[in-house]
Amino acid sequence: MRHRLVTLATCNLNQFAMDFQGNLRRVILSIEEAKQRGATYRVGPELELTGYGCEDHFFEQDTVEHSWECVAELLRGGHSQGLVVDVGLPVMHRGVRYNCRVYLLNGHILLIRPKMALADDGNYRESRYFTTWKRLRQVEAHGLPQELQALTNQRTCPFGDAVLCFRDAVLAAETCEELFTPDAPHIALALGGVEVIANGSGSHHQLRKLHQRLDLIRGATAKAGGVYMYANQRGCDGNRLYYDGSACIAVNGQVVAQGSQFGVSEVEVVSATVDLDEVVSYRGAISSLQEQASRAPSVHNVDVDFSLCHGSTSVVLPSTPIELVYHSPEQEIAYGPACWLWDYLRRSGAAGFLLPLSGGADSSSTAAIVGSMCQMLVKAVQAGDAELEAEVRRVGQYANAEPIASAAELANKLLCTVYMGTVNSSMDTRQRAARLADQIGAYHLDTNMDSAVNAMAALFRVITGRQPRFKAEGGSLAENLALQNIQARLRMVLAFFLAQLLPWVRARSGFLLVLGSANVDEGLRGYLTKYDCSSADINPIGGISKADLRRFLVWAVDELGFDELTEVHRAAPTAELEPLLPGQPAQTDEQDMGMTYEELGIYGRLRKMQRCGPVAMYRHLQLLWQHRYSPAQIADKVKTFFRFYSINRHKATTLTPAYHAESYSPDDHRFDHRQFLYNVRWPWQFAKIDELSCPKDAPNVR
Ligand SMILES: Nc1ncnc2c1ncn2[C@@H]1O[C@H](COP(=O)(O)OP(=O)(O)OC[C@H]2O[C@@H]([n+]3cccc(C(=O)O)c3)[C@H](O)[C@@H]2O)[C@@H](O)[C@H]1O
Ligand SMILES: Nc1ncnc2c1ncn2[C@@H]1O[C@H](COP(=O)(O)OP(=O)(O)OP(=O)(O)O)[C@@H](O)[C@H]1O
Ligand SMILES: NC(=O)CC[C@H](N)C(=O)O
Repeated sequence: MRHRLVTLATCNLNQFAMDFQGNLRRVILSIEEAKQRGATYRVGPELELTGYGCEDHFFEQDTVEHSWECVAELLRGGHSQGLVVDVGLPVMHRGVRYNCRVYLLNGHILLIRPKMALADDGNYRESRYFTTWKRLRQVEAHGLPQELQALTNQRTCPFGDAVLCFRDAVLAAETCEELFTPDAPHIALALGGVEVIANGSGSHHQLRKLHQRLDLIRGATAKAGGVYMYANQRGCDGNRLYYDGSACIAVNGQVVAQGSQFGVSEVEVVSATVDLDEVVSYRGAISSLQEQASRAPSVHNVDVDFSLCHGSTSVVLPSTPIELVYHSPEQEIAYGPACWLWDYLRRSGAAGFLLPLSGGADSSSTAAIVGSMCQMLVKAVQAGDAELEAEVRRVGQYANAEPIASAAELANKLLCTVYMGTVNSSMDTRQRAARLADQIGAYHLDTNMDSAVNAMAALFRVITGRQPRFKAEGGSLAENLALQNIQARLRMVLAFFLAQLLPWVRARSGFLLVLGSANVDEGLRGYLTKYDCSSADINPIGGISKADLRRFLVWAVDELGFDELTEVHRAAPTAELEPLLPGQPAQTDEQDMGMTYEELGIYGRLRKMQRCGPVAMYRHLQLLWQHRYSPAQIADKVKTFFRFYSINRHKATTLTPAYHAESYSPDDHRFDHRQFLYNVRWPWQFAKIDELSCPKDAPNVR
């Protein structure tokens, strides 16, 4: 007897929230490609017809209705002929909204399978819009919308926790978060004899996260055997998140096909031919599995009179295990934010980016990421992606016969950088900015803005009759800060002014998006001027730590070919807002902040990922730093961090929307929900730290 060989297809789709037309088009493209590859089953990402990130649009009945209209188009267009289409959309069943998989075949709706565990951690709010299906192994009849009834000749279809039992294979769903739960459905499904489990996901990128996802997939099928298919969105669907694709197919613990994590093409189909008898054989060799399977409750079958497997005359061969591809964090920084920027740019209607480039590590990293974006685009266009080429031509305003020749030329069209110096700026930073812009190909402006700063100071004198002075000139701390902040804030005003008018100056049309470049640590510590250049339209590095950015700079010298980043990396981070006095060291960030960037990373992780208040953080650090600092020093450090964090938490309410990349992001809008007015003395907590660091009966060593 021949083995049961089946060709299966999954995909990465670049969906866009509420773009039903575009989403449907991409779903259809993936179906067509799956068919071309000989697949009989195709799974797509979670909520692919609406886009995953519709958020409160899910409350609108229109959203559900439009999704059904798209399903009708799939049926009407014959897309489910000869191929099981597993598509994600919201469905209202008996007055309750569920996040569902809908299975189509030969013009019929086979089953609607609702999600049974919702994602609510971190960035996710699924239970705000959806309810879990709680009736294990039960189905009900779902009354189909009129239009679908007419199209399918069905009045109802099964709705609930069921599996599809084909003539020659058993297949079921496990949707995104369900894979991450301790009591994941794949165990019961495998014990119930399901051979193929397909996971349509909407899962976002975070640095160093892919291992977790792939470990879970491999672990699931290594333990219980089976085929696991993973589909995901890829791209920015209108929010801070970047969904990072990585569609894959695993068999009995080994991955046989893996799609890319980052990319600028809209549709990527990943397929494999697998031998289902290998699943039976694998399971048959694990006696404890057999024992548990024999007493597991039966799954609810929906019988389908269709063969998924190739016929006996077919000559296809099964796919073999592959080496998994993981990117380094430096590569993740180069590619993830770059793809996010591209999606944002082309979908925003803007003509490019304007970046205030100081020659420091943060704005230089941001410039390098835009350079990386241009390199990725040109590479994909040169590889023959015609659809992308049309999009690049549109956004870059290429003339008809003009070739898309190089990344640097594209950067010249899409990126304007501007150095906005004052008397406090050094020649070093000015030259670094100019050289880096040149290497990337950006259109660069080098300017001084003392006249604007002096005009504000003069206006202040007219209003108050007083003349503030820098500390170095004998001024108070308040004067010193105000004089720094006015330079920083005027940069923001000038940046937006230039962003609006530079296309006009260059005889191009449209406006530019202002890029911000404050990193995650500065956001956490509040080491930024509220409404200066940290206030921009979007920020590709706002979720990335200084330590990771510095590693990225080193990597990018060779990998992106921007030599000047060596000099950027070598220089100590400095704001250059205070006058340089002979014989005095220049202002440096770490001195100004009263803590190092490395320490900030540690505080950030303890506060958010380990859920530490001040006392718990002190306890952790006492262990971590026991050979480095005395208890009293550690107590001081913890108190300093919490004091500045709470003084500046209000700044998190105005942080520029940034690419989410780091699990300790302080983003107040979607990720890290906390008050923004604190008692910054933390009297109760700090007193406890004092007790721990300097117990009453111990000699006072402070
Ligand atoms: N609880 C609260 N709720 C809401 N708003 C509150 C507030 N407390 C103060 N504020 C507001 O915030 C203001 C204070 O914040 P802000 O104006 O940012 O000023 P501030 O935080 O005092 O100073 C800016 C800090 O950023 C540093 N920095 C370093 C490097 C570069 C740059 C740069 O920008 O290039 C800046 C600079 O050295 C300084 O430490 C107050 O004047 C008030 O308007
Ligand atoms: N001289 C300058 N010219 C243009 N933009 C500047 C200049 N100085 C600061 N900026 C902008 O203001 C932002 C905040 O300035 P800050 O001095 O805090 O730099 P930073 O956060 O350390 O970043 P960087 O490492 O890019 O200097 C910078 O990221 C940059 O976009
Ligand atoms: N949409 C989901 O269910 C996503 C949740 C899941 N924890 C993830 O990050 O992939």
